[in-house]
Amino acid sequence: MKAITTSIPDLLILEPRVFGDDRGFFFESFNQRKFNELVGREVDFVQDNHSCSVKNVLRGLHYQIQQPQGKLVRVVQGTVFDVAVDIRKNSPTFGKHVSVELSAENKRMFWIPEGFAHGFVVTSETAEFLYKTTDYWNPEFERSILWSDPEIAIKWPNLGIPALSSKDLDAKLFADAEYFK
Ligand SMILES: Cc1cn([C@H]2C[C@H](O)[C@@H](COP(=O)(O)OP(=O)(O)O[C@H]3O[C@H](C)C(=O)[C@H](O)[C@H]3O)O2)c(=O)[nH]c1=O
Repeated sequence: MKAITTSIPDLLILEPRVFGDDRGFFFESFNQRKFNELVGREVDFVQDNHSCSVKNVLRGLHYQIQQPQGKLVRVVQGTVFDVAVDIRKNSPTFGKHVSVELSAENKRMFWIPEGFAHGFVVTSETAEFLYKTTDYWNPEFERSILWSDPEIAIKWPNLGIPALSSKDLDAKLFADAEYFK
C-alpha cells in the first residue's frame, strides 16, 4: 500500500499492492497497522457501509456537525468521481476540495479524515461503493452542502443534471452551511 499526497495534506489517495496471477488478483483492502503508519496516527473504524448506485447518481456533499466521520472509501464495481471538501473553519484550505476517480479497475482508496464534506457521482452504468467510518452515523447531526455550490465550484464530470435524493435536492449553500460545533 502506498499513499499519494493531494493538494490538501490530510487527504490521501491510497494504492494497494495488487497480486495478480492466472487465477485473478489479491490485495489487502485494509490493514490496520499499515493504514495507521500511512496516515501517521491510530485510526479506529466503527462502521462499514456499502451502497450501489446507477449512472449519474450523486450522493453528497455530506458531513456530520457532531460525531464527524472520517471515511476510507473505495469502489468495488464501476467508477465514481469522488470529492472531499475541507469544511474545517480554521483550516488554511477551508472551502477547498480534492477530487479523485475511484474504480474497481484502479482499486484506489481515498482517506477523508473528520472535517470534510464528502460526495461522489457515478460515471459507469452502476457502481458499488464501500467505505469505513470512524464514528457512527447519526441522522440528527447529518448535513448536506449543495453539490453545485458556486463557491466550492467542483468541476463534476459532464453528466448533465445528476440524480439526487430529496435530502440532497434541499442541501444548503456552503455559505449557509452549519459547521462543526
Ligand atoms: C449514511 C447511512 C444511511 N443509512 C440509511 C438512511 C437511509 O434510510 C438510507 C440511505 O441513506 P442516505 O440516502 O443518507 O445514503 P447516502 O446518500 O449514500 O449517504 C451517504 O452519502 C455520502 C456519500 C456519505 O459520505 C455519507 O456516508 C452518507 O451521507 O440508509 C443508515 O442506516 N446508515 C448510514 O450510515
